[in-house]
Amino acid sequence: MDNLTSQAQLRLEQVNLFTRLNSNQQGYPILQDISFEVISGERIAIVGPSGAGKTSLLRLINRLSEPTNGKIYLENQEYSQIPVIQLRQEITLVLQESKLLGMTVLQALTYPLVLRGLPKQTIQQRIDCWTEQLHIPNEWLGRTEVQLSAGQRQLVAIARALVIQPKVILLDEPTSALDAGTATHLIQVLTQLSQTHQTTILMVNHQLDLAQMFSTRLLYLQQSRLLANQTASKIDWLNLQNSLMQAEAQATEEWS
Ligand SMILES: Nc1ncnc2c1ncn2[C@@H]1O[C@H](COP(=O)(O)OP(=O)(O)OP(=O)(O)O)[C@@H](O)[C@H]1O
Repeated sequence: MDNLTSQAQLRLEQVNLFTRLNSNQQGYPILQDISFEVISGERIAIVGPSGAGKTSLLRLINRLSEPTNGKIYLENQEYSQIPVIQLRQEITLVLQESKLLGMTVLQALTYPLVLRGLPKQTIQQRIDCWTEQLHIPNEWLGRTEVQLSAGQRQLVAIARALVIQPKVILLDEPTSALDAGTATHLIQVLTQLSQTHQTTILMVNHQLDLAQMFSTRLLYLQQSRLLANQTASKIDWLNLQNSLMQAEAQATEEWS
């Protein structure tokens, strides 16, 4: 498979991730035998019970961690062949708890664009565009993270990813701190972005109604394995909801 080219923008081949007990001993599995492809412009919902490996999968795709074995490709180029800085120009991850690192909202939105050497006018246009689309009011721009609510911080973190205009956006539970109306609006903005700019979006979400509204495809993870990879229109969402509730109850029992 190594030498085969594919139409996929992202491709994971038999990826495994194990914890390390020490430098040469592997611990328990976090992800096992994960293989899938993503086509440019797809909107992928990643669901599964707590501890299934969803965040770990996003971290691997953003190269915040390396697979124990298996390979990941971006446009047919194996990750180890791509400089990390270049990879992160194209793939942006928004973690659940993003920090502004002491910056104001405006500084946090500006900083990644200055790093990319964009002209002032373009920076201003992008910030105006995405703050408007996400309904981020001007009065937030001078605030630091301690002056924002959890939901406001979450929106700002998403705006910071959107201004970069990456090819692929990875979102870890982006609606967890948002009210229902704001969450729905965010899903609409992301959907439109993927439709107009072919931006690929992978989103971990525990709220199946939002996953259904958003996704063109669903990945279902459970106990470190990819149990389903299905086109959204073919999913029985009610059945999925039941399976997820059972798996969550089982996971809770195993931990208690
Ligand atoms: N750095 C790490 N070292 C050891 N174990 C880890 C590490 N990161 C994650 N894990 C373990 O890997 C498993 C998967 O964690 P992960 O955060 O990816 O799950 P998740 O599906 O995102 O869960 P949730 O829905 O609760 O956020 C868990 O058992 C977790 O404890």
